Amino acid sequence: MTSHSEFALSLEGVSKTYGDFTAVRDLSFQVARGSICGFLGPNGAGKTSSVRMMLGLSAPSAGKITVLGGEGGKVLDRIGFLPEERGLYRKMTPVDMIVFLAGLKRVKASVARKRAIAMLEAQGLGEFMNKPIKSLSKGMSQKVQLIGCLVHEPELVILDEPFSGLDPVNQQGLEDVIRDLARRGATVLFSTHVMQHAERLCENVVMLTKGRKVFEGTLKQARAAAPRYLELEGAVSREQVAALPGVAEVVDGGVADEGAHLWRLKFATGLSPNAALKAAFLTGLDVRRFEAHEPTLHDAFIVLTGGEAQ
Ligand SMILES: Nc1ncnc2c1ncn2[C@@H]1O[C@H](COP(=O)(O)OP(=O)(O)OP(=O)(O)O)[C@@H](O)[C@H]1O
Repeated sequence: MTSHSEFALSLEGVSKTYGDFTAVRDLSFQVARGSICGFLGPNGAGKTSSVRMMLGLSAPSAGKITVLGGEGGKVLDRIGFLPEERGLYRKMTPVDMIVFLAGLKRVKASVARKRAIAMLEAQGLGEFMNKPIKSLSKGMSQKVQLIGCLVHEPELVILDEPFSGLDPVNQQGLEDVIRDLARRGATVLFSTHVMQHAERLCENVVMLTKGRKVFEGTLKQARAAAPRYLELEGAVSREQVAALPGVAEVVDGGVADEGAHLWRLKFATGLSPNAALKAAFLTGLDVRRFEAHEPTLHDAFIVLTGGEAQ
């Protein structure tokens, strides 16, 4: 049996209703300490509502949430939170802003200032640290806000759509920051509807759609929910490829060169194309080229959330 304390975050049967509307329904999952968890779902899935409950900013209508062994509201000093709605005092400088945010988490100003300067420099914002935030680009001020959420060295970091609004270079930089946090023992939960970030960062993901959990597990388990595809080119007929083991659907890819035809074969969920390829060669089919496509997390997301990917 795993003890409760191995989890930085635990939700048990959590629901949230707004009037007649249920935004989160009977949600249960756990996040292991020191891990990176992707909290995935299309727009309106209930991610922000769940995050607000984790932080103790709104009370669950039902169920129980345990954060770092306590309740979200009581352990706020040990949590770092980046809200979906970004905003900083535009007239303040990045250093003063970060020192102010650290003060809310009871970090001494002298300590916070040192950390702020080091973190701003590490993020390439050294020359902007004493300029007003309004003179920074959107990506730069997002970095300042991220530093403000990390300056008190939180054990649990919750980031709501942290990648939105960042260019590819800054997205990459944020991925590095998240990896580094986990390496140093912090637990990170981030919400997103862009699967590539989760695919690169997470051991485990939780998928939500219309307020319900549709998946919780490893990336490998998630990908197994999506069918695999095989492109096969050769002088073979539809009947011949359809008869190969595991083929659930055959899509005509048109005439390829020199009498060959391209077929796209979709396999039943959980089956690999290996048996079909083996059978094709053993029966002497004239296969000239083949390419197997491994499902991505994006493919799994579409299957698991019923096609609501962005
Ligand atoms: N205070 C509220 N009152 C009424 N309905 C709300 C409230 N907050 C959220 N909702 C509804 O609950 C549902 C879930 O919203 P939530 O913001 O939690 O989703 P989300 O997964 O974070 O979506 P997004 O990716 O678009 O931010 C939505 O249909 C939303 O309209």
